[in-house]
Amino acid sequence: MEKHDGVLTEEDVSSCLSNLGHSATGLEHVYQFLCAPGRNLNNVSILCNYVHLQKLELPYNKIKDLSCVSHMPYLIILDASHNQLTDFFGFQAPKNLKEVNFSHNQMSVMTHLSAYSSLSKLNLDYNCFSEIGGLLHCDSLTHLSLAHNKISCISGLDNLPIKDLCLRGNQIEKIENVETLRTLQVLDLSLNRITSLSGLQNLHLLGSINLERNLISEIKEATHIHDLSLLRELNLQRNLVQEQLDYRLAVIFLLQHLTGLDQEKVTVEEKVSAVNKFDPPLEVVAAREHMSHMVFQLMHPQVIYDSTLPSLDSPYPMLVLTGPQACGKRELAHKLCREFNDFFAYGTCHTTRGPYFGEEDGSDYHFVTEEDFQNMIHMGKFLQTMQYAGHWYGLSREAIEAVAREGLACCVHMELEGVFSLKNSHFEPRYILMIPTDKEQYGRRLRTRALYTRTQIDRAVARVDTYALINRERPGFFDNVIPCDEPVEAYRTLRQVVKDYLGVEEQGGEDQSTTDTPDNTSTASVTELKKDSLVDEALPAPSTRPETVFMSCSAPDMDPSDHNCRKYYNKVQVQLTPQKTSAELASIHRRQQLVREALMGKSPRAYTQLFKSSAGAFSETAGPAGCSDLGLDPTVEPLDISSLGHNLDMLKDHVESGHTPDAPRPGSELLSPGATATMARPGSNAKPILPPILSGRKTPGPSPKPQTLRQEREGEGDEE
Ligand SMILES: Nc1ncnc2c1ncn2[C@@H]1O[C@H](COP(=O)(O)OP(=O)(O)OP(=O)(O)O)[C@@H](O)[C@H]1O
Repeated sequence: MEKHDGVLTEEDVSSCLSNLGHSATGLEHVYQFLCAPGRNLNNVSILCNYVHLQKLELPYNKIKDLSCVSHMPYLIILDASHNQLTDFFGFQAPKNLKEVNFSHNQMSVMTHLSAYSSLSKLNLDYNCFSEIGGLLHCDSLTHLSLAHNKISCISGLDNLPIKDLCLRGNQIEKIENVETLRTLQVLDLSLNRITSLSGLQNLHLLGSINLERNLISEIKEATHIHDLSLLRELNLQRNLVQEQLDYRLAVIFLLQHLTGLDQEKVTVEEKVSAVNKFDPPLEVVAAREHMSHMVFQLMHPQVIYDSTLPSLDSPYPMLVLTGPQACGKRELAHKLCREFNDFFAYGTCHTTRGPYFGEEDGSDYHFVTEEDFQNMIHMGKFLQTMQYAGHWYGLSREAIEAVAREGLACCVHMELEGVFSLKNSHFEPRYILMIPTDKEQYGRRLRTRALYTRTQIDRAVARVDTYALINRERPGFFDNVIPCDEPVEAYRTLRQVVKDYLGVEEQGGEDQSTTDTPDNTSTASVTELKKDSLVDEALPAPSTRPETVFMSCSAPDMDPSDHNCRKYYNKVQVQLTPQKTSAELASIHRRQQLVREALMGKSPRAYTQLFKSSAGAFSETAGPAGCSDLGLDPTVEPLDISSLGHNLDMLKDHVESGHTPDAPRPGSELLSPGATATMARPGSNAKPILPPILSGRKTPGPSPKPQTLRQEREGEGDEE
């Protein structure tokens, strides 16, 4: 193309035209596009004759005057970037103009664009605008870019349908006047002087925010965009905030929907680490805590413990009463240990809190200083610790050993965190949740104790819901759930549950519970509890019958033919089936094999006996205490029937009935749905609540006497 001092000639034009098509009237054939970039053009007035153009591209020229556009009523796309234009839209408006690129020109004032109602994309980057204006009637404007101008204040954008706004490289200090940009999806405010993210909180469609190279210094600024649930990309590169400790994890934690931060993908691992760091789930806290106790323990000489039983299948028996503070579990634990002092003794935890009036060191707690407690942690003395209300609590190995030395099962009380922690240990305690079903009454009880601050009371009351939630969401997490609004009733239920599991029969008809109250029909009063909605919430849902709270004694009441009931039990079974280690599996297989051989008369007598005795465990009432009645040799490893599976169930029938495996099974009703339900009761995992206490009490005499305060509280409870 020849050059004529920057003047666009007809010859030039002919070489730049393209896209032959119909004119708007449809009567002629016309070229619709003209593209003449980088030709040093300064005079394009010849284009006044090209009235049919729909797309005009004249970038990288020296054009100062674009008035020719006034003659192009059909123009849709105009690119006049990288020119020398000073006039803002210095032509008459083509009615359908949609996209305009005037970037890299010398414009400084935005005038009214009321005639440009079709304008949807406007690029005004690299000009000299110091103010945004004139866009009021641009009702179709979805993309606006004003990067690298001299704008110091966001304004003039009210109610525009903008989806993509770029104000990069200006002098903006504050995000303001954008709250009406409800359709905004992409916002680029990089290279400004912004110090806060405030102002963005209502832009709920925002998916991407670029704030690179600003002056944001506080992580907490991210809270302003915390509620933008569609936000996926955030760029805070080269802001001071990046130097803050744990910056990236903190932002990821606050903005958990992000998929990209600072132009780097946010990984799943980062999200998990962020949550674990700033709001760790109870399991994570417990796992960490368990890990550190294990490490501290391993750093000290290891000994054989009294609580270490020889068999994997019969871990040292423990009973844990859990529930919110002052729900009565401590008193219940003491009472239980007194009544069943041939089976249980109270496991005394350590605490750094001072004793309440009437509490004595060594009975309710071992009261120690913070320093001593920390020393004990580092000496690996604790199996589990937790901080509650600013104080440390911990269950020491020695607390359990002291009880184990007596040949008894350890009974402790603790908060939920402790349960999570113990579930990591090799102990397999049975957990009984004592839950207040009437929160108001529970709150009142806490207040009347006059021991707790208002915040402590509120926290304790709020934790009732946490317990209820865990119980609802994790069937079988607690082995039993007992409402504890009425201490007398709660104890009666608790002792019944324990007796059922232990297989202890009433002696002479009267027992301690009956002396507490003449009414010994626990289920009757429990039925009343059904009225309380919290009970429904807290307790497993499968049966509408409230008696199912006592899973041990109520399971036969559930109708296993009921679909919901079966579904529930299946779910529970899946959750309860523990992951066996390879050593456990090998042991189970070995014993399965021996049982098979015993049946076929090939194996030693001990296993035949074992098999027979384990069959007794199918009976509803047979518990650990009932084992000897059933002829179980206490020196023999107990058999984990649950792990032997259905085949063993069948074999058991055959042995009991004296039939061969192929013969018809008249006693098949033994495996009736009711029996299955008993075995599969939530939390039981086909085991008694406590594994057998092998040697029994080693020293005569009851557990230590309860403390004055405890007696007082029990008295309180009894009165209630
Ligand atoms: N080792 C432990 N691990 C976890 N929680 C524990 C432990 N020892 C005690 N707790 C629990 O910490 C909470 C606070 O105990 P504290 O004895 O100070 O409270 P309390 O007001 O006397 O209430 P409670 O009558 O329930 O013991 C109680 O719920 C208690 O069961």
